[in-house]
Amino acid sequence: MTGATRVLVLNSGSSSVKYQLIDMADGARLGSGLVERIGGGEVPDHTAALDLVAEQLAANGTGLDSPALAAVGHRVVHGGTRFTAPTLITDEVLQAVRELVPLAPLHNPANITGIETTRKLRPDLPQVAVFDTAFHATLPESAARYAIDTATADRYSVRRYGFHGTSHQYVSRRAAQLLGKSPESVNVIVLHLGNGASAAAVAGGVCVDTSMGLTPLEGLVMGTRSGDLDPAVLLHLHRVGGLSVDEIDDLLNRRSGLAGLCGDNDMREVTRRLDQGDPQAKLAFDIYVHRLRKYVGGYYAVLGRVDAVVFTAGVGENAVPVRAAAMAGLEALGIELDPARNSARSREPRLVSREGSRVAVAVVPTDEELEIARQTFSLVSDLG
Ligand SMILES: Nc1ncnc2c1ncn2[C@@H]1O[C@H](COP(=O)(O)OP(=O)(O)O)[C@@H](O)[C@H]1O
Ligand SMILES: CC(=O)OP(=O)(O)O
Ligand SMILES: [Mg+2]
Repeated sequence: MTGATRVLVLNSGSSSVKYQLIDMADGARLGSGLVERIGGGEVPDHTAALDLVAEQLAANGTGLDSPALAAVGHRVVHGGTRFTAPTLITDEVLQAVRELVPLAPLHNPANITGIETTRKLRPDLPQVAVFDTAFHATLPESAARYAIDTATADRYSVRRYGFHGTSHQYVSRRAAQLLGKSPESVNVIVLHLGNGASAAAVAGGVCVDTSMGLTPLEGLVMGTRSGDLDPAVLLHLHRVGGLSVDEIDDLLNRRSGLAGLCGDNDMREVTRRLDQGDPQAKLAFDIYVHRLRKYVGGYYAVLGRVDAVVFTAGVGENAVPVRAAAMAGLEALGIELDPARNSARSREPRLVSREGSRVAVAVVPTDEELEIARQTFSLVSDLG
């Protein structure tokens, strides 16, 4: 090591690129930014988004050419069965991430673009991949396996991998801290509701179930993704509707979810229309919340005892009506939301449940970038 202590983190999501430059010596955030609504008019794709990020960093005098930079940490969404820990990126690792593209078509390509762009600018700099799937490697077989023929499943590596793991890990620990308890002593349900959305059941710091599966398509209703449906829907669309496999893929990943139901993938827009009495937006909202509640109930049963339900990511942190509707009428489960606390705006981790609610309800802003920076710096420090 050269004594360099800064880590640049690139978090490419399906609709946004977030970045942070953190000095790990003192935790100082030296630069951060967000390019969102990728795929919209102004930012056509992730390459354009990364150009904007590089420009912003250079304008701040904290460009990639800085000798104080120790490493770049990348969020990589799919790590398959192979990657269950932060990994130094080599040609061979990059190739393996490329081979996983079919399992995360909206994400791994963006992550690869970030890695390649960085390499071009700083070929000497260590780059580390921190995988969304890693935190879910602890799922018991009963939760990880689908009930299909075992030999077929094994042959094609078909199982539940789960995603948003870095967020679920960070948020579940931070929630324990908010409750004044150790992560080992609490059971929490984390609801990561961004453009992509997933739920996780975390028992004593260990993930025991999660809603996304082989790919980030399963589970909750998302911005443009359907989440759960009868697998026979695909067969029906193919056999009776004549849709090709690629058309069905596009339908379920890009033209479903909130966007498919009401034409808007952004919850800000959906709730604005809801307030104006738009019936299409209302139905989309209701379907979104109904699915969410099914997972809360399901994970309650999986965990047996729940200490907290924790909301995070763009929708979870900001959408007051989503939290209100998701937690409504659950008093019998010991879940009591406090309407005033729920409506109060804050960027801090906070409780939004009533004093005395048996199960706490919390909002914990996720910080995937900090978690990725920690894991990245720890790995490059160990390399010496
Ligand atoms: N104030 C808000 N109210 C409701 N929803 C919001 C608000 N701010 C952001 N969002 C939602 O958060 C989503 C983005 O979440 P984020 O976690 O940043 O997404 P991702 O990482 O998946 O790109 C947006 O699509 C939008 O629906
Ligand atoms: C895995 C996933 O869905 O990520 P995002 O929410 O960033 O799209
Ligand atoms: Mg995200």
